[in-house]
Amino acid sequence: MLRANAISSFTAFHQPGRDPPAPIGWRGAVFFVDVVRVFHPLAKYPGPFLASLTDLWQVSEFLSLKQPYNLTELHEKYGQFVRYGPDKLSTTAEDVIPILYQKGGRMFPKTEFYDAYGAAHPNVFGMRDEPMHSIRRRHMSHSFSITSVKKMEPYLDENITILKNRLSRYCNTGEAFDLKRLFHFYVIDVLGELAFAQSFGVQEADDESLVPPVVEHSLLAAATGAWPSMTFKLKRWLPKLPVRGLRKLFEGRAACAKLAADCVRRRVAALQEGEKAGNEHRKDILTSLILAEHPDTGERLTQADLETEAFGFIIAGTHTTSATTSLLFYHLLHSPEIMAKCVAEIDDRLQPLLNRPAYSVTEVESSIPYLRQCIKENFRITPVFTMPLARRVMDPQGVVIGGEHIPQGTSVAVCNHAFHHNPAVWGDDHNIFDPSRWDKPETAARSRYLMHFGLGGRQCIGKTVAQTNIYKLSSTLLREFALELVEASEQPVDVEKGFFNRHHLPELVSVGISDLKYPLMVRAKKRVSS
Ligand code: HEM
Repeated sequence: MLRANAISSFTAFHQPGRDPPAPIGWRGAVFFVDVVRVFHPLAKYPGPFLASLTDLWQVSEFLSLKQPYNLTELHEKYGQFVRYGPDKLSTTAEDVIPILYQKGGRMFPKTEFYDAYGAAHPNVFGMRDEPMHSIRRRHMSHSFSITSVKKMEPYLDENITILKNRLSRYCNTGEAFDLKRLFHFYVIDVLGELAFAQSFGVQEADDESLVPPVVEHSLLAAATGAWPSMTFKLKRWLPKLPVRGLRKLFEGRAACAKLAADCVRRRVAALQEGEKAGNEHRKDILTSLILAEHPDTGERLTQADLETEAFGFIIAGTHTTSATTSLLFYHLLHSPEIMAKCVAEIDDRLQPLLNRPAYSVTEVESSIPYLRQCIKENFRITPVFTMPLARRVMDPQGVVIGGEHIPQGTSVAVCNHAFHHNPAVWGDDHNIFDPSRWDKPETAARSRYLMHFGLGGRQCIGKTVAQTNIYKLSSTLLREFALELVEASEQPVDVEKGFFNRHHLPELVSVGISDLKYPLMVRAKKRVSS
């Protein structure tokens, strides 16, 4: 009887993505805890006690900047399912990938978590309406294709030249410098070139204040999205609170939105002027979007659509790529024998650059498999897109994943960091940066389950842009410069644990996107050209 009452009360208040209403009085509180802990359809799944009661647990996890790493530890403790919110399950079961992501679609749409990511209204990243999403995605896909990216390579090369000049100056002075900062500046300028036909000029100015405050927006979005029933209220009310930290996050978001709006205005005006003058326009990603037409109606995107997509490019395309590149170099610098093998491969298989600014993506793709394997291993061991990629189970029958029946309405997610560190999938040496693991046929076969760019219809549209950047940058820099870590004593932090030891993961922080916690201090020498 008690159980029947409890279940009917549960179903009355439980709606996907909503926190239950506050119970009244201690009896109500005890009853509520009983319902959630014992009779809830997800009651059998282990996880932190507070997480089973409220989404606030997940909010605090994001604010700790350790969400993906803590979740990975919870999976180590509890196994392949962890209940991380009242209606939220995280899983590291291998068969979740084809079911939820590769086939996914309407039966497993994105959850309300993503509502927090758009500016004024959803962009392609945050859209939960699958038919709308697929139209928007078709609008965009050509400008992100390898053909388009290859046409834009000269703009990447210009920016690689600026980076190389900077490195050459450090070679001459022997000064130590933060490689992570240089990569960050480079990636921002390149995104400006590719997406908006104009560099943001951060490298030349060497000015941190020109960096779009993407991290602030990402943290705000992750923390407010984690509490879906409150996301819109929080968006409205939090900016009014006189809390400095909060203000900074909202100001960061506003600055990114303003930057996106300015880019759109400037590009639309340039196109109109160009049309009047009969000039050819430069084919950047935003321009393709401005000119794209709805496949059925022929309509073009509105100013607001363009601004929200431009905002998405700045958010999704900068921190992700620069953090990935820094992590790649972190691993290579901490594994000198692997770095040496990459350099030998480049020297052996690629022509000297002579006066060319950088290798082309075609050369890197076809000629240097070992470096590509290192890049893949970096994506596995330290994927940067680490927020839970949450999908709602829509089928009234529920779904079976990892041998467990998961009921309709549940939010199921893979957190890339946790999934890429599941020993059952990747072996007990999952914490070791070992590119040679991809030589083993059974590991190579698992490539298709690597989640660093997501998979299926919602996978990263900027994947080719990001990879092109990473391929060109790593091959060119390793050809021309010998990089080494500065002595531990010169590092800005106490690095006694594992700094020079590849058996430990680096210290990471996450705002939904992971990054090295500390600067990557190195010295560079010019390599004698061969
Ligand atoms: C190393 C760099 C990058 C990584 C690791 C990365 C990772 C990801 C991941 C995992 C997703 C799927 C998210 C989900 O399922 O919820 C995604 C989606 C997306 N990414 Fe990236 N990304 C990177 C670079 C870029 C770049 C350079 C751009 C654009 C300039 C970009 C734009 C997008 C967009 C628009 C989506 C949403 C796609 C959709 O839902 O259709 N990303 N990215």
